[in-house]
Amino acid sequence: MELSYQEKLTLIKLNEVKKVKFEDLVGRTGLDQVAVMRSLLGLQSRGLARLQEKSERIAKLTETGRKYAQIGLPEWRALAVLKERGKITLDDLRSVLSEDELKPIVGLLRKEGWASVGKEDGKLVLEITEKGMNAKERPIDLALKLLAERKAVPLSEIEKLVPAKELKRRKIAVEDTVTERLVEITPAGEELAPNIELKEEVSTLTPELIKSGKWREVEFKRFNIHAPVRKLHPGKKQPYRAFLDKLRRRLIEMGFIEMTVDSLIETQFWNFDALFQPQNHPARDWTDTYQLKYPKSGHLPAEELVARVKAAHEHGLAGSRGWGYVWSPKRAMLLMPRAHGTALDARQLAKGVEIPGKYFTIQRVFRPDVLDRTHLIEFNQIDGFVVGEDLTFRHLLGILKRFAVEIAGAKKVKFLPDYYPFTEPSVQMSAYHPELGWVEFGGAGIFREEMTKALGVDVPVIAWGIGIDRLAMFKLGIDDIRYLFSYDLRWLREARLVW
Ligand SMILES: N[C@@H](Cc1ccccc1)C(=O)O
Repeated sequence: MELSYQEKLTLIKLNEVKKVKFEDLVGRTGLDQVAVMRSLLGLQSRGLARLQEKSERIAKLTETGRKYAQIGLPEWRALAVLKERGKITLDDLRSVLSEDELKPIVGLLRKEGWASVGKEDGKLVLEITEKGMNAKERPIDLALKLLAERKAVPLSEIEKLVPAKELKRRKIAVEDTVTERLVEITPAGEELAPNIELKEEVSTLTPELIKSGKWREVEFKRFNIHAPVRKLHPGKKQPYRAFLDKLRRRLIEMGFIEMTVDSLIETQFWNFDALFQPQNHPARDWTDTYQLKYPKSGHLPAEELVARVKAAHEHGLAGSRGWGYVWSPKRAMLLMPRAHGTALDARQLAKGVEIPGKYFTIQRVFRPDVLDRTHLIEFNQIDGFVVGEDLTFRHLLGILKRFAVEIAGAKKVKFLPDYYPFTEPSVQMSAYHPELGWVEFGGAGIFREEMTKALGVDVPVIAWGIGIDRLAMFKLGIDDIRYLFSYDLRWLREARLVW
């Protein structure tokens, strides 16, 4: 039978006295009340001790009663004056009695037979009697003493002296109920107690304990990790922020290089043109975008690069015939809030990449849309690409599946053929959300050679763009995308930390 240190101690102390008041047992163990009570309940459930509660009616002194215990009952104080002077008027008692005590005093003295009452010159006169001269301690005096000595006296004991009603009437004492807890050892407890070995209990394993070998002798305090504790709300990262940070770390651990940029504003050149997306072409409508009102235009990159992109658009590259129109540098210079993270892929490819290499970026992007539980006009994308000699579409699908399953925790994923001006083939990805059904979370494909060659890269580049907010919904277990940016304190405090 596994007993805790406190239970053992309680049982040993109880065995010394067999039957004891709870409070006394607490004193004997030197533990606190709560610990002893917990131990007793434990011992009781194992049949080693019994805890009984007994309610009892008691009498206890009132404030007035306590005063009487100190300075004497009014009748005794009056008698003292009478004894001194033999004959007095009520006025003579004012020095020893309060106004309240004065009123009933004549009746009291007469009832005891300590004084006779008469009238002289129309005034009430009290004269001490024989009985008054030899006044002795009465039951009520004994009761008062008893009550003063002990805080609470069982009613049954007090009533042997004076009816409780009488004490109440004289405002000396009141009745109350107290619960007494009695503890008793059982025969099983008595049998076990002498065999208990009480080892010193420690809660911290120190270097000293290890070095001295004393750890062998001590008992380690056991902790109840299921015990309820107070809720704490320490400062912590906003749940979505925490999710993004962890995602970033994961990708870096996987060997991806992070692409960063300072501004949220992009030229159309990097958002569209560098991605071989034709100007003034229906294909540009694959997504709606915002435009910057002021300033309207930015700068184009190095002339040579612009010339290659222009050539790819106008008459093609790498065996392609291009889009066959006159490419406008003015249009390419227009500024816009970045509409997709893929713009950073283009920037990186133009800057130069390691081959083989893996790159990613987490970007805030902007697109006009109708807000609802799966759409925001301002959202986050995680874009990435892998560049290498022998990469194929299969590699791409493998990577994407890993993203959806490992990072988002989606159980079911599906790929559908799609169209993007900058990839061929292109694919769209959806994951199954228990409440929302199939949720599209991104696009991917192999960058077209018209794009990569113009930017100076000659090997295959597989790329993807994922609406990370939507994946976060899966991971954080929410069914409304707007909740990611909610101020709801309860959610902020209690949202599960992921990974
Ligand atoms: N940029 C595309 C996704 C994408 C990225 C890379 C390749 C193909 C598609 C989007 O925002 O929807």
